[in-house]
Amino acid sequence: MLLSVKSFVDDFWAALLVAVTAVLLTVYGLQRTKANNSQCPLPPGPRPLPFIGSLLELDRLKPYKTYTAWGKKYGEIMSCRILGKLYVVVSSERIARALVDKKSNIYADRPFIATNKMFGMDFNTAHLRYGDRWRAHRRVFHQTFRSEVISKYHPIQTTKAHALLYNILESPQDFFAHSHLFVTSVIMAIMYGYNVTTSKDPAVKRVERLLDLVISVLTPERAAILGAFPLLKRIPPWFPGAKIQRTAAEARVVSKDVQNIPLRWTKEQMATGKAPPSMVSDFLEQISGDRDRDYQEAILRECATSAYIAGTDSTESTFLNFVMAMILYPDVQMRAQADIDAWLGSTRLPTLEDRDHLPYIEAIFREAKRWSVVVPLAVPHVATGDQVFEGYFIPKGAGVITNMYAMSKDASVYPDPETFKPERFLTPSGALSPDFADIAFGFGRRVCPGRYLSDASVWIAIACVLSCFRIGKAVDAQGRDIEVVPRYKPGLAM
Ligand code: HEM
Repeated sequence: MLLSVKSFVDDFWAALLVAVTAVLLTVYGLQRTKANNSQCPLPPGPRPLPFIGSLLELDRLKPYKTYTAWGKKYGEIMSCRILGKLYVVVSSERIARALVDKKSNIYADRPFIATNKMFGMDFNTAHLRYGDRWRAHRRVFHQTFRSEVISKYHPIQTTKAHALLYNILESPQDFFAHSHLFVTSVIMAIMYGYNVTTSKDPAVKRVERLLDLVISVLTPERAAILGAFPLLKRIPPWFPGAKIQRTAAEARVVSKDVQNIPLRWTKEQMATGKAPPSMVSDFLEQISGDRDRDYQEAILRECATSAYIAGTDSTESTFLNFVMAMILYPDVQMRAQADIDAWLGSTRLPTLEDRDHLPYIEAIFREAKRWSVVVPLAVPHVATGDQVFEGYFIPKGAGVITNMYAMSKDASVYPDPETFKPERFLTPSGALSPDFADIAFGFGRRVCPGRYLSDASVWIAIACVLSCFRIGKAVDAQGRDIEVVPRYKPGLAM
């Protein structure tokens, strides 16, 4: 669907839009001049309209489709302008590695998102600008989730995967709720030592209220409009039509709650000597005598909440993509179950120690991440210096979008890309192909810090479910299969 201005700008917004367009056209003109100062051209791309650039050509719900089509037309590195901002879109892993990995010092910034503060979301690691606060966040994540220490959490993940099995057995019709409970209970246990046993848990409900508020009002185009027209953020909440302001006010309150309430709970448990080990309790112990205590505590609070926001839906979607593949490809499922039975016998459930012995399960997992990539455009990086790459100029300040959807559907790398084929990750002898580099978690210094954690969560859930259940289509009252229609559901753009 093409973006229609009417669809996202109500009359009130439109009036203000017109009033400030003239000013912005001037700003746009200046930005263009700056970008074209080099001898080399910008990467090719669509011809922009004044100020709005190529906004009207972007598919509103699936922008990655537009970027992928542009990538085919203009090349694996292309550029476009949206609302006065220049974006370089990279559609191949080769170029993403050459730019964002190899020149990671230049591509570690994020765009300024004007609406984050307004909605109380300015704590989120994924959107912090490159600087000291972001570095402090990454230090916390590195200490907690780096590959050498991650096995510390395997017992929690395994226990929660067993709870998932029990819940599916009890009420298979509530499968989605059980999957959601699995991922939220893993994160809350690891972050705070907090045991979530029901999807109605008040701490979980509060974070979800925040995400609902942000997603319901803050569509990507509204965020872009508010970013381009900062005056709109100053409209008072009582002004007719200013619903977004009222929602933002509620979001700011809920945001404070979700950062403070679980942390306070962990502190109370620590005071009684009953706190289970967790990221928050480990760090609170370390910073107890520290002069910077308030700052350190704020960092910890922000990291724990960011981990929930970045790590629950993404992990759940990866698991659900696996489930979808098993429904659509029953032969793959049968082979996987035969492998598990051959390795484990029927005497016990899988554990994460079995992972290296089950290459076909690993190949299914890799293929699930490729087949339906859950963060199709990752999170945009921003260049903090000029670079000339293969004859193209990438100016300081340009947004760099790694189009992981295009990379995962590249037929020259993954022949027949729409088909779910775990074999593409196996050698002819059935071993795992050694040259695998996961693109699902992004690139460079902003690569996902939760990748080892979520990998272990999804793997143990996959292995446990395959060892106990046959995954198939639901049946209607007459016992006939209900057809499965894969559907895309947009979420929070990180
Ligand atoms: C399958 C599950 C997951 C996927 C596919 C995923 C994917 C991603 C991607 C693509 C990025 C952006 C990387 C880039 O900028 O190039 C990212 C960032 C991030 N992820 Fe994940 N992620 C997952 C799970 C998690 C988990 C469990 C956590 C919890 C610790 C987490 C925390 C974060 C954070 C904090 C960032 C922002 C990093 C930064 O900007 O420095 N993610 N993730």
